[in-house]
Amino acid sequence: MTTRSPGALGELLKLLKPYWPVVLVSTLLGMVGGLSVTALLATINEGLHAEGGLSNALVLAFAGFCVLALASSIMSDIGSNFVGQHIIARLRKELGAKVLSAPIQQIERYRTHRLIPVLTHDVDTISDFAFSFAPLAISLTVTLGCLGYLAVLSLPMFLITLLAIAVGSLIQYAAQARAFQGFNDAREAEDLLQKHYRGIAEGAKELRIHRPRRLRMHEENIQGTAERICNLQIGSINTYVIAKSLGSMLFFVVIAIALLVQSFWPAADKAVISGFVLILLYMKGPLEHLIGVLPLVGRAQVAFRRIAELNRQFSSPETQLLEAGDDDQPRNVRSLELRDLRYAYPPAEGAAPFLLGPVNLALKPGDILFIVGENGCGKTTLIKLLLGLYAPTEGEILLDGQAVDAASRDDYRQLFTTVFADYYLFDDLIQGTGGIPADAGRYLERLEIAHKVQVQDSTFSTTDLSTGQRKRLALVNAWIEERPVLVFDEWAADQDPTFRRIFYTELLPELKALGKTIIVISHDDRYFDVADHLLRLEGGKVVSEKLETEPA
Ligand SMILES: Nc1ncnc2c1ncn2[C@@H]1O[C@H](COP(=O)(O)OP(=O)(O)OP(=O)(O)O)[C@@H](O)[C@H]1O
Repeated sequence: MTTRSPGALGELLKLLKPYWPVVLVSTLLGMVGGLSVTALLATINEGLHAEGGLSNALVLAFAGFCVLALASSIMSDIGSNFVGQHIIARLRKELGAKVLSAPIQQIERYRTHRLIPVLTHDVDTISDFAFSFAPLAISLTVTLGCLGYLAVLSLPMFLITLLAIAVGSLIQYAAQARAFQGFNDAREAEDLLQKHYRGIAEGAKELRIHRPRRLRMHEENIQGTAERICNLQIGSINTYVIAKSLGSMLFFVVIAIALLVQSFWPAADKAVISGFVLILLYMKGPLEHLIGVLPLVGRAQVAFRRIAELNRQFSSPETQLLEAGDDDQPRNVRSLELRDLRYAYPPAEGAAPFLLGPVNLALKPGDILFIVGENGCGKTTLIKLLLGLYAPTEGEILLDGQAVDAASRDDYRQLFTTVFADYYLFDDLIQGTGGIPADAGRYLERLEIAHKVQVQDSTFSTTDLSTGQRKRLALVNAWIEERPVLVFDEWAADQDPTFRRIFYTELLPELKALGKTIIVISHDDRYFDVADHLLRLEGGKVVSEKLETEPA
């Protein structure tokens, strides 16, 4: 997707808007600091050529400008640090909120390896850019102040300097355009590198036992991508370096012109020529600082573009997700009904989109529903719909006879406890209210992990467990949450045969007896008879739906 690249400065100004009083004061102070330094130089030049040595007034002016330059630049730096830190915090909070409230489909489409660099790398780049704002203002003011003083000293020489600056700016502009593409390509390669980093962290075991893949990962993926980023960055930065050196040379050309003027027209005022050279040499620093920031502007532009793209991709947040509700109060479900429910994934290139449905189903408390079928038939998609993670393309879900809509969807989700096949076990298993109840120990006993995990100070003593044990702990958590509907996506797949039997023939009936509605994705056809409803999917279509099933 090609989009207009947002201007880094425009985007930064948008970020700076809420802090404009501080920005204004620190920029003004920075300018005062810059002008004081220029005035200081003028005073020095005057002192150098003053007849009869330094006057008291000159010494006082010198001291005054020193104090003013020092105080105003300290205050300006403090202000810009305050603003810079707040901008970064705000950016982090906003991006975090964006991801937290983005619809699941959008998160799934964006992919983690692209998300993390935006949240870390791009925010850091903008942070660097934000911190350079006040120093930029100072350099700009010093440069402008120096130019003003040059104009006062000698108009023709000022015009020659201006011409040199114009030529230098043109060179910089051309460099900026050329380097931007390099920064952009390097940033794309950063995403790829992030993907490979995830591969070496999460696939460490697989890589250990597969030499060709490991070597390919090492040589092509990690080294190759790191090398590519390195070359792209070097290419881009070199463009700036060459442009900057050419710009520096222009200064000396102008100084040479000034000296030539001095030698061809010796009558020229010495104070003018020395002041001119002094100012020009001093101005070189701030002007080069301005030019030196250009690569950062280029990188910030790329970072702003990435953040803008993330904002565009996550453009329809479920805003109510970050609002506190009166939840955590387990409520009862009298009926849960799926009516002509359909879902279509967005079409992918070269493949027909997967279509699920229509699905019709009615559940009541104490019902056990098994969703079964071959791999890829749509079981997980169906539970994502049932859990309110996806909004149906057609049809509706009725809770106690009321249709679940966008406004009520998040409240609806709070009725469920889920253990997904690819579940994420948070360290703080119980969120918010009151920690783990004291009687959780009996669930740990029941799930035969009490010898490994205890409840200490309302938390579990450890989550360093085997895969099957971690799933049992997730089940304890689900039990404790006391929500009315439990969803297990192939929960028993990692359990040993004995415990698998216990899960189907003892735990599920116990939960059922407590009035829980239980939805289980399962391939364990030996235990299908436990289900009250058995819904079989084939290629997204319901091919059989049995009530009070007989053993398969
Ligand atoms: N994010 C997605 N975007 C597009 N298509 C998807 C996405 N996720 C799944 N699909 C498609 O939807 C179909 C059903 O996937 P789903 O995960 O629901 O199957 P499943 O029955 O749970 O499979 P398994 O038993 O292997 O877990 C798959 O064929 C897959 O191609």
